[in-house]
Amino acid sequence: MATKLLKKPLKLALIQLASGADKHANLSHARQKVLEASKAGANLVVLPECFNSPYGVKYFAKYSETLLPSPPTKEQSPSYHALSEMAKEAKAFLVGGSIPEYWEETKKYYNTNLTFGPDGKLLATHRKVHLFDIDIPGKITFRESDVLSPGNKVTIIDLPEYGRIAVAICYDVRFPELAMIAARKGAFLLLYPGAFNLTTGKLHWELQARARAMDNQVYVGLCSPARDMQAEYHAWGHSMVVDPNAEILGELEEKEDILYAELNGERIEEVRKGVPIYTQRRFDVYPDVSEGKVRYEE
Ligand SMILES: O=C(O)CCC(=O)C(=O)O
Repeated sequence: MATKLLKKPLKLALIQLASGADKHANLSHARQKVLEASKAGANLVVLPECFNSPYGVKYFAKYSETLLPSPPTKEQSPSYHALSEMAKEAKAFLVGGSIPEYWEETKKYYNTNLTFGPDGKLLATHRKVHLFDIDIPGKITFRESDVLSPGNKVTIIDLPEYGRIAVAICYDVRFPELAMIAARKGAFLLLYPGAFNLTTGKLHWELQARARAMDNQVYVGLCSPARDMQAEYHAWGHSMVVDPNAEILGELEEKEDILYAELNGERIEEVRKGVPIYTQRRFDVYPDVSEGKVRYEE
């Protein structure tokens, strides 16, 4: 490989946050944990999906904030400002999980990630592209699309001095095209703030993480909320980091905790050298999904 995808070692922290119904309390708790991670040397910190509210279709409107036009005021989006300040205070890149967003003009809601740089500046916004609509009789029915609208782009973010990452949200992990596009565009790490449940979590959480890593020979991080059996939605937990060879570098249990992992570019090169699928693809037989009609901008 001509240039290293990850230019210097990076310490990643996934915060498996315990949140409740009080948004203000959730934000200050998130701040504490982000600062704890940065004190431990993390350069890139990740929060889970819907990190400052309970997760559930009935909560989206109540907890939603207005992000556009950007930057929003503090009244429009306390979370935007809290995340920006956290990133600055921690001097770290911060993938701010997700929050429910409301577009006043169109009256639509989204499940939205905001990612900030160590200077507190917004680097990217990802609106969940694939809405979590499932129906497994006797187990779980969930219909985000009853309230939410889908985002419509792939989100690739350049982290100055390190390289590029991709961010998507939870159910997005089930669509390998997003991951493959990001990896083929040079991402070294795919991050998914996500809140799988006790039915699909057991079967598919680790499998999805390892599959996306294996297919693309990149690092993958899944960051879940902590499990709260008093809440209506029981998150799977088990935040994990997988290396480019699909080996699990670390995994949490269900409770609140922080997972740290050291990522380096040499590991990606070593894995790609050993099993060189990267140069063995047959675009004369099938198309390259990262070419042609791919949306990166909204
Ligand atoms: O894909 C799954 O099984 C769970 C997805 C999910 O919980 C979500 O998108 O929030």
